[in-house]
Amino acid sequence: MTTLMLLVAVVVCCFLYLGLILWKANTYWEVRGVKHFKPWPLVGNLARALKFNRHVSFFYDEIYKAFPTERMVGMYEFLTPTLIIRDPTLVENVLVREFSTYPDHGPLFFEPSSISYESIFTITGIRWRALRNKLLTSFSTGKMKAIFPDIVRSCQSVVDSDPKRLHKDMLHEFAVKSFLNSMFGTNILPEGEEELMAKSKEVFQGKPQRIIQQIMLTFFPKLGDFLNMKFMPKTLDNYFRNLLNTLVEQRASANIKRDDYAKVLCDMNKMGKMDVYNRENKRIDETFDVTNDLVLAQAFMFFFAGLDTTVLVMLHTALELSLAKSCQEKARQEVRSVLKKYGGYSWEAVRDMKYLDQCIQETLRMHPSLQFIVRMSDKDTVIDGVKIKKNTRIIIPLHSIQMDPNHFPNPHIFDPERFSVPLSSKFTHLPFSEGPRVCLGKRFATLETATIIAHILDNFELHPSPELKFPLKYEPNALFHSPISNDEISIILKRIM
Ligand code: HEM
Repeated sequence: MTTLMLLVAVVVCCFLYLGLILWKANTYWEVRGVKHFKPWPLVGNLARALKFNRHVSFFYDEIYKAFPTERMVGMYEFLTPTLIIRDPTLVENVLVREFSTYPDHGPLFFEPSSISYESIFTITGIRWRALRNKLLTSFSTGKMKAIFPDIVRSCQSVVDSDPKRLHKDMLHEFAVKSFLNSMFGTNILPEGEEELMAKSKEVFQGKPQRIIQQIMLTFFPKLGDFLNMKFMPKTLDNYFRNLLNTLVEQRASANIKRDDYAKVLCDMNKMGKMDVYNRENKRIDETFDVTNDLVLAQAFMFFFAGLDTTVLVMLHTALELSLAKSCQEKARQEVRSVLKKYGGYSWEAVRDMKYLDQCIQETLRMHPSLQFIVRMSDKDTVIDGVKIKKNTRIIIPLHSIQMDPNHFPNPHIFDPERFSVPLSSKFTHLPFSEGPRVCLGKRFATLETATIIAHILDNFELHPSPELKFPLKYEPNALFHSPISNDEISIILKRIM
């Protein structure tokens, strides 16, 4: 009898303890007086997201719009309390002014054995800083100028292939080739090309099963690891390990003098160590080993972070210009007059295409490749007078902010003139984020996008395909803002004689 009573008491205590944890988790925002929707037990505010028929950014946007007078709002992602920042001044604080309080993204969906695990995106602290400083040298003006002729060659081959339609797959192929040419100084062997195109598409494919894995690895990392969940299938991981290893090894042994990203990676590999230099004290704080895995992680991260994101901006810029005929014509006239002025393509000429850049910025406003970014508080802190605990997840909903009529009137209208004058706050337009973790490939991505769009405008008229149906459908389970299929966005190209 006493054993039974003891057992009952233990079970009751367990339930009470569990109830207390759930109650504490689900009252995080209430006790802090932060507006939020009432959460469901266990799933928080993400119950509908589990149907996997809408991108998670849709739910952030719903909450963003539901509290139009708030500077920030709370939500619950399962048991995790998350803060959605609405106000540009608070965005600036999180990304820039108080960066040391929010330096990282928090747990990410890369399991420890993933090729991405040690990438710049994932690693933290002073190792991140040292690595970032090193990788940043790949995007200096000198290096951009040096790789520019390769970008132009890739663009010209698109024009020469006389395409009749522009769609995602075609731009994907261009971007993979251009990326390998300019960043690694290499062409893909013809026999490997088909496989590379297929595998690189697979990396970005959205499937509910992948989202489940990513949810587990983000919100329940220990359980995800225990269940052997992976960011991407092992075969895909191995394929990129082998490919990038071969590229780096070939480059190291070929003795090619080319100042590009591959050189930065080879130099890192050769040194075997990296110093963390403290500028204030003018001394080396720490030295860490540069392993082959660390180098491959950086090679893959550029591919992963830079490929689909850039393709999507090219695609959406072409789409918007096909719909806005007067903008298209104005951009074409500018491209032609700049090319005449500089006698053809050069880094300086593309930088001088100011209206084209406005068109790209406007596209990035309406269709940012990443719809939101995540930060994590590194310590207990205060945001806008509210006490936030260490490890609170913070969402900056880029798309919601950029489509907010308070910042951009008539936000659904494509109007490149918005960018002809400085914005009232640069923290209302954040397609590449801002602050110390701002996108590393921003200069490369805008240069490559402007160069391909300039080539297309100079040679083709862009017309929306008659099959286009609005609203366009987007992949609910992909990381980036990607159309649901290759045919969803298709633009007809008519060669200008
Ligand atoms: C138009 C294309 C692109 C867009 C819209 C874009 C957007 C972004 C954004 C929003 C972030 C910040 C993410 C965060 O803080 O959570 C980011 C980070 C990053 N991007 Fe890009 N990106 C683009 C192209 C590229 C390219 C071409 C590369 C490489 C060649 C690249 C490499 C990176 C890396 C390495 C980071 C992480 C930086 C760090 O954590 O220190 N991106 N990007």
